[in-house]
Amino acid sequence: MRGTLFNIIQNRLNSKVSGYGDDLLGLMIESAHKQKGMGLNTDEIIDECKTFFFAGHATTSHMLAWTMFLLSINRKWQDKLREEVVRECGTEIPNSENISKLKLVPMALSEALRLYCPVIMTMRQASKDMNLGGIPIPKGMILTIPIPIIHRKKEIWGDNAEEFNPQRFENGIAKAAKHPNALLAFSIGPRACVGQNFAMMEAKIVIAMILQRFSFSLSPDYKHKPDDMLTLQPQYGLPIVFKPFAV
Ligand code: HEM
Repeated sequence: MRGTLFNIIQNRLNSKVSGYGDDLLGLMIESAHKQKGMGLNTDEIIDECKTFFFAGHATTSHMLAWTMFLLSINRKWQDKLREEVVRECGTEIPNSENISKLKLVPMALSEALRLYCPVIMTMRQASKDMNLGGIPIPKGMILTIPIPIIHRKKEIWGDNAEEFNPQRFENGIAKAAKHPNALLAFSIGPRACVGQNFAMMEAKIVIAMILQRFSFSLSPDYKHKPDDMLTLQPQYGLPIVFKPFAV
């Protein structure tokens, strides 16, 4: 991977076209070039590319997989979402204007992130001695935040915490639970996921385009075994039966 990224960077540096490209890599190379030795060096740029690749790829694809799983077993919601997509986007490839009109699709994605969060834990280290809800935390202690447990707590989400109910997000994420920061899929604070808006946009487009074209259900071969392999994924895959959908 390092070799591939190195070659891409060299090609950008040697390119005769003005600028280094209008993507994140181009911006990093340009910034390094402008700062003349004070910015990121090539190895650091390669590391940033790897971080973005690993942080952004499996997470989003597993969010999509779990959303497909949940919509396959909740046909009423699948139909509702399709109705919304066809109403707002027709049968065309969604664009930036009509995709922003979708309300139920992002609600369903948030609910999928709640029930099957691809990242199952995040960690924080105490920078000083502190007290957390009556528990003394010494400086340097590492706290592990168990996201799936928080995401299914009845005290926070109500008695139907185990159910797939996108409706709980109808007034926004902050009002979906008894605590405004209860959805921790992208974490919160200064180190929260930088790719979250991109991931949600990508997922909205993919789900909308699938709903426009197919109705789908879970294959009888499916075995439910969510497994944490860096990200939460269906251990035996997700066989789905697709049927072409004509509007
Ligand atoms: C459903 C999709 C995604 C989920 C659930 C997710 C979740 C997370 C979480 C929980 C963190 C840790 C934040 C913390 O510890 O406070 C994180 C960090 C990060 N994410 Fe995402 N992410 C997703 C998609 C993406 C995408 C698409 C990108 C990039 C295009 C991305 C780039 C990053 C980066 C660069 C970090 C910071 C890593 C670091 O600070 O070392 N993520 N993400």
